[in-house]
Amino acid sequence: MALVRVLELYSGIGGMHQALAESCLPAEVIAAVDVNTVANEVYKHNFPSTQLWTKTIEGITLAEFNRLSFDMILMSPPCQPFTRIGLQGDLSDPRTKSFLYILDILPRLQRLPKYILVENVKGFEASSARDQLIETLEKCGFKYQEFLLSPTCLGIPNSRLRYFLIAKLQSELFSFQAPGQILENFPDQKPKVPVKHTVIAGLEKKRSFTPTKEENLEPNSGSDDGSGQCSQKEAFLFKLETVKEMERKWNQDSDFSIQMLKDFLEEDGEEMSQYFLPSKALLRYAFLLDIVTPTCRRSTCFTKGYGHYVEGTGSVLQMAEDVQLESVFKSIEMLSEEEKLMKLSTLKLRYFTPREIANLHGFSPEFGFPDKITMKQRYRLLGNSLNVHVVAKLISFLTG
Ligand SMILES: C[S@@+](CC[C@H](N)C(=O)[O-])C[C@H]1O[C@@H](n2cnc3c(N)ncnc32)[C@H](O)[C@@H]1O
Repeated sequence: MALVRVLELYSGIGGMHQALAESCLPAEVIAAVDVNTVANEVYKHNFPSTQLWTKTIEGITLAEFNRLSFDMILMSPPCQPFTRIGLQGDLSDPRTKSFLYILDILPRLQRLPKYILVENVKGFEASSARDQLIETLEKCGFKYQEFLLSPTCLGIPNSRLRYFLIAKLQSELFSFQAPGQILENFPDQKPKVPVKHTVIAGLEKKRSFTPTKEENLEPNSGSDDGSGQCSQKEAFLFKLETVKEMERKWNQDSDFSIQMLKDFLEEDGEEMSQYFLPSKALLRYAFLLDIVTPTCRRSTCFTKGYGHYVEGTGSVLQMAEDVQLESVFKSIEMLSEEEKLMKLSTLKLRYFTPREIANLHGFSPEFGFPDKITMKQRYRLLGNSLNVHVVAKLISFLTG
């Protein structure tokens, strides 16, 4: 069987390339394209034999696309125009221009690719850019399926809810196709049965409890109503957390279908000291941190500001597992700065290392960064990347 010729657009550090390798599809990335020279250094380091174009996608001519003669497009267009936190510029955002250019080129190609996979943030599904994508795919004769998936559905303790579309040039539907629906599970998975066994000592026990939507695990999601405010009924316990939030976290940590974080962590050693939260950050942001321990089965989405901005960019690890959060945070506001710091330091809070985030994202152990790539750049690139296992599984569904 001839190798599937893959064009990787917006290639970043090569999450799609990794996923393709993991899917075991006989395939070859014939070209990868990204404007970001730092991301490209990392891509080259890991995939030295792949042709990598450092240029804008809208700078590639129709003739150049035709010459590549590809069978598959894998792409993660910029997500800022569609994030709920951003301004949601959608079609009017200049960062959408290259994606619209691809949609314009697609019907004009000499030979249409057989397969397309698109990844973007949650929010893309409600955008005009998505409507244009669907219109173009239908016009060209593709059958498609949309998804909203997070690595948690593969048992990975990390929330990263993302939009995916897979499209195939064929006359029949996919065997699992659900027209008009966005699937929130893989086609071979049953929806999870709601966990009912809530309870944290001393908290209200009788409420019937349905797990909060994954969406609420995303950074900056705030309270369940999305307003960032807590209702009167939802008084803070300690550390600005409500009963509902504590219950949700407790339920997630009791979900044995999800692995523990410790399976993804590096060994503790001296070099870990560089990842400990500085005093200033501890004092200023302690109440807003999402704190997890190695035995937790959850972490929030790691974004590009992780390790640099503290609030809402991803969970931090509490290495002193025997220290109770409640004992540290209860009445802490009454203490002097010095005393506060002493109490907070007992938690031994550190950032996840870039390697650990790469592990949670499913990058292989061989994946690495060139030495000259700074810590800030590593976090930034990983925050822009994707979960390899989720994409690998989608590629298998697409081509299976
Ligand atoms: C969401 S990230 C994709 C990350 C990638 N999938 C990975 O695994 O790292 C979007 C990427 O698109 C690149 N990009 C944005 N606009 C571009 C354009 N007009 N042409 C080429 N690359 C572009 C950015 O540099 C960034 O690396």
